[in-house]
This record gives sequence, C-alpha cells and structure tokens, in this order.
Amino acid sequence: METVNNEYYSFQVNLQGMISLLSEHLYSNPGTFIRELLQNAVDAIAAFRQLDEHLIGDIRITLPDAGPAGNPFVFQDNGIGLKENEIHEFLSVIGESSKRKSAEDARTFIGRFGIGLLSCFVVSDEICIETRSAFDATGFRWTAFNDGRYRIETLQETMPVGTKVCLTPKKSHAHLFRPENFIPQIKFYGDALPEKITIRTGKEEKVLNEQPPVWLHPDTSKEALLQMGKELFQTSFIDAVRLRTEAGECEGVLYILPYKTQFSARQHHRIYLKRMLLSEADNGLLPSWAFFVKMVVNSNTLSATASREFFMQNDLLRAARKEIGKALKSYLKNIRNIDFEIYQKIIQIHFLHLKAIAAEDTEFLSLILDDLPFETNKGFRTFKDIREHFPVIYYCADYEEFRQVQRIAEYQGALVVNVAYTFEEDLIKKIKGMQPELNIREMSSSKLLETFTDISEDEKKAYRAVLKKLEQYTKPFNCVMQLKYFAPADTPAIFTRGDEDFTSATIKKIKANDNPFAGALGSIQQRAEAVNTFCLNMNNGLVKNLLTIDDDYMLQAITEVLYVQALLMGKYPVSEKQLLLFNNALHSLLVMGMKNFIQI
Ligand SMILES: Nc1ncnc2c1ncn2[C@@H]1O[C@H](COP(=O)(O)OP(=O)(O)OP(=O)(O)O)[C@@H](O)[C@H]1O
Repeated sequence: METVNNEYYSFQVNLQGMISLLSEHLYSNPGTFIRELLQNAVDAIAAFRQLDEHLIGDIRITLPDAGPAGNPFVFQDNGIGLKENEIHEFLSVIGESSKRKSAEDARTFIGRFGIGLLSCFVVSDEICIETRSAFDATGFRWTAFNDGRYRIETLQETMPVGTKVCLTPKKSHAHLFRPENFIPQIKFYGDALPEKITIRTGKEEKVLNEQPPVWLHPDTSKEALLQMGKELFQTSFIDAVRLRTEAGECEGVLYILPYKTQFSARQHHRIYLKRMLLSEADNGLLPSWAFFVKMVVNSNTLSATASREFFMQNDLLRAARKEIGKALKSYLKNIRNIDFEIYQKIIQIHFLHLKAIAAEDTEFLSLILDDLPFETNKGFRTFKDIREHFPVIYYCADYEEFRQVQRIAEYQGALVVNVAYTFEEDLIKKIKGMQPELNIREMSSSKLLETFTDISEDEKKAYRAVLKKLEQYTKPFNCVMQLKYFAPADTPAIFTRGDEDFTSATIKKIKANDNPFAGALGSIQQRAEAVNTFCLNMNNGLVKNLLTIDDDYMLQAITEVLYVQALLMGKYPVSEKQLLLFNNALHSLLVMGMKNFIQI
C-alpha cells in the first residue's frame, strides 16, 4: 500500500482535550492536583536521597491570599530539581517521565506515567515552575500555558536545590485553595509521609505531619492501634491485628468490625502506596471472604494505575492478597487460645463469614466447629449444643424448604438446621464427612410428607360423616381437613399454610419422584393453591375419641380448640378472631365439663 503524497504525518495532541479528558474521566476529583504535586515532591526528595541518604525531606506550601496583591500559591520541595535539558525532556513532554529509567525506579518512585502534572491545568491556566538541579548552580523558570506553549528562563537570583510550583487558581476552582478545603486534602493524602509538610496561610506556618503514623511503628500497643482505628473510622473495633507481607511489602493493621456486614458490603479502608494515600477502596488486597475487616495498609512495591486511585491487578497483588488471607486465618485460629472473649465476639457477630472460610479450610473448621452457631427450628444453637442434644441432625439446603419443614419438624420434636447459604450446605456436608459417627440427614418437605400415612379405605368410609362435619367447622378458616397417621403420637393435630406445604409444587415434586404417596395427595392437589391444611393425627388417642363423639356442640368446640392449639404449636400468628374462637370453645368445654358431659 502507498502513502498519499508519499509522506508521513505526526499525530497532534490537543492539550485542552487532554486536560478535559484527565479532569472529567481519569481523575475522579478536582483536588487531584494536590495529590500529584505532593507525589512529585516526594519523588524528587526520594531521587535526591539516592545521592544523599541523610537528606531530610522538606515540603513547604503557601496558600494564596484572598486579595489580588497577596501571595501566589507555591508548592516547594527540596528534592533533586531539574537541569535545563531535563525540563525540555520531562516537564515539557506529556507522557515522558524521569522515573522509569531502571527497574529500581519502580521501587523508589510513585510516579511513572508522565501525565500527573497536567492535573494542575484543571485548576490553573498557567503552570510556573522554578527549579534548580542538585547537579547545577543555576536555576530555571519554566512557564507552561494550557494551549501547549511553554517558555524557559534562566533565573538571575540564586535558589536552593529543589523545585517550586506556582499556580494561579482559576476563579472556578479558587475554593480548592482555601485553607478549609486544601488542608484536609493534603492531610488526607500525606498524613503518613515521612517528609515534613509545612503549610503557610497568611502569616501563619504549621507543620501538618509532626507525628509519624503510629500504625507503622512496630512497638505501638494494641490499645493505641485501636484508638487510632477509632479516630480514623469512627468505629470501636473488636480487635486490631498487625499485618506484614513479603509480596508487595505491605505493612499495616487489620481491624475486626464490631457489627455484622453483608457479603456484598464494600468497606472503606486506608490504602497507601509508598506512604501516600492511594485509595479508600480495598483494591483487591483483601480476600473475597474478609468482609468483616477494615484495613490501614501501606505497600512499598505494588504498582498504581495511571489514575493513581487503584493498584494494578497483577501477580504481585494476588500474592499479597494470599498472604493477607493467610495472616487473617492464622489470627482467627489463634485468637481462641489468646483471648477467648474476643474470639466469642467474633464468632457471634461474624459467624457467616467464618463459615464461608471454614467450608474451604478443614483445619479451621475443626477448630471452630463446636462454637459456630446454626439457625435451627429451635432458634440459634451452637454445633456443640446440637450434636449433644439431638440424635439426628436434619438440615434443609433451601430456605423455602426450611420454612415449610421447620413447623412440621417442630410438631415432631425434631431439629432441623437451615443451611440455605451455598457454603453452609458445603459446610454441613463437610462435617458429615469429618464426623461420620453423627447422624446428619438432609430433610425436605417431601421427605417429611412421606412419613405421614393416609387412612385406609375402610377408615375413610367409617369416618366420612364425621369428617364432613369437621370440614364444616374449619371451612371458615379456609382449611382442608385431613386424617393421617404421623409421629409423634402425642401431637393431636398440625396446621400447614396453603403456600407452605401441600402446594401443587410440593405434590408435583413428590409425583416426579415416583412417590407412592403421591396418589393419596391427588385429591388435595385440586384444592391446593390457596387453602390451608388442618391434619388430625390418627395415632393420637384424643383424636380417635373425638371422631366417635355424637354431640355436635362438643365436636365443634374440641375441633376449634385443637385448631388454634395447632396454630400455636406451629408458631403461626394467631389472629384476634382465632383467639376469640379458642376462648369461646374452651369456655364451652369447661361448661360441658362441669356438667360432666365429657366422657373421654
Ligand atoms: N517537583 C519536581 N521535582 C523534580 N522533577 C519534577 C517535579 N515535578 C515534576 N517533575 C518532572 O516532571 C516529570 C513529569 O511529571 P509528571 O507529574 O507529569 O509525571 P510523573 O510524576 O513522572 O508520572 P505520573 O504521571 O505517573 O505522576 C517527572 O517525571 C519529573 O521528571
């Protein structure tokens, strides 16, 4: 293929377009220039420190005065500065950076893309930089305009080694330079920096980071770390765990939250890169199961993306995450022996997250299993309590199933565990494998129904008349009457809600399983959609006697009492109307009893 006119052309960069791209898309907040200036100053000091290891970093910021004749905005460092050729090479070429000459540079410097300085154009139409290199006696002034022009002058006056950035705030962004906005931002990004940051407003001068961050000091007590966590996140954490990784050279503190969190909840953290704040998002440093943790952490060797708001998702980050996960697990494994009170608090609040971990870690599971609480039809119980008190441990892996089954199980005195979360089902199966001596069985409504036996054809004939009467009594409650044999015999009746039990779905399921019981359920299926079921237990002596009673008045009263009693036993809400019915029926029975009418 031939080029038109046999010529090559160069791409042109529209600087205004670049600025708007950076300000509106890449950098999420207009205060980004503060972070970029700070980071350039820190990098310049780090570069100088390679020549003079005793250099004490000094960053001085002057905020502009309100009046037109007041101080301009100046951001000054005592870093390595720039020679004239470096000004042309690095400052004046977008995308060029002096910080990626060697592999070692990535360890030393935060910047690498050569675009950070452009963020100053978001807040100022002009950038003026005075700089003197550590290798030069002369200083230079570089003035750049947002239309792409720049100018270099030799400074007549002497200046110390370092760099001074002067900006003239745009009217629209002048508020960002006011002390009340600027100081919190610079503190936010620079509170952990080792370089001294001094800020001057009017005639006042103040050092912003006098104290080094306590969380980076290895001798800081747990109390002091907790206190710091409280100030930082306004939360009284359960515990503070020191953290150190080889990959990414991370160092910091993991805080255990004192409240329950959702699995999808995103926590705010404080993530630093080379001691400058990078982000409050977790950035993939925490394992996916660690939702109950907040962290303050600094990494010396992970890499930031160009937006400087995230870490690059690479192998090093993954290795660091693995180490953090390991450290957290090892803490959880040990805390039981170190501080049982803290351990119990963690279990009580974060058991769901711990179960998720235990489902994948057998050693961890065996350590905490007995203390883990499970939701059962008899309330929350620890596994120890469950295995000690119930010879058979039933479980339901589906919440709807659990809701259906728990009531019937309740009548039968059985214990059913709700393992609706996927990892809980995995967990219970794992426990089954680990402790085969335990009788752990899956339960479902269809399985429970299978334990109910229909009455015989002869019995149906014999009880047809009385059943008709009973149906009339329960009709106002939208109830289907049934006579079945089921355990335990001392439960006279059970109630199940139409949408919970004998639904067409359940019946379909039983049919699909080729269950011989399905035929017996056929008649119910037609009425199944909305109606409730009131099922009398033919194993129960009282029920058997009830069916032989001739007195309609008494038959109705006993039926109504049994009905409300079944509601109560199944933990269904009892309406005022039903309670009134119960009282009236009981009253009738008492009256009849007193007249010595009851002979059962
Ligand atoms: N305060 C400073 N002292 C010395 N050199 C500086 C200073 N600020 C900027 N520079 C020079 O200007 C270059 C461009 O700076 P810029 O902030 O645009 O990008 P960077 O810091 O290299 O990379 P990044 O875009 O990742 O921040 C730097 O590589 C550095 O050589």
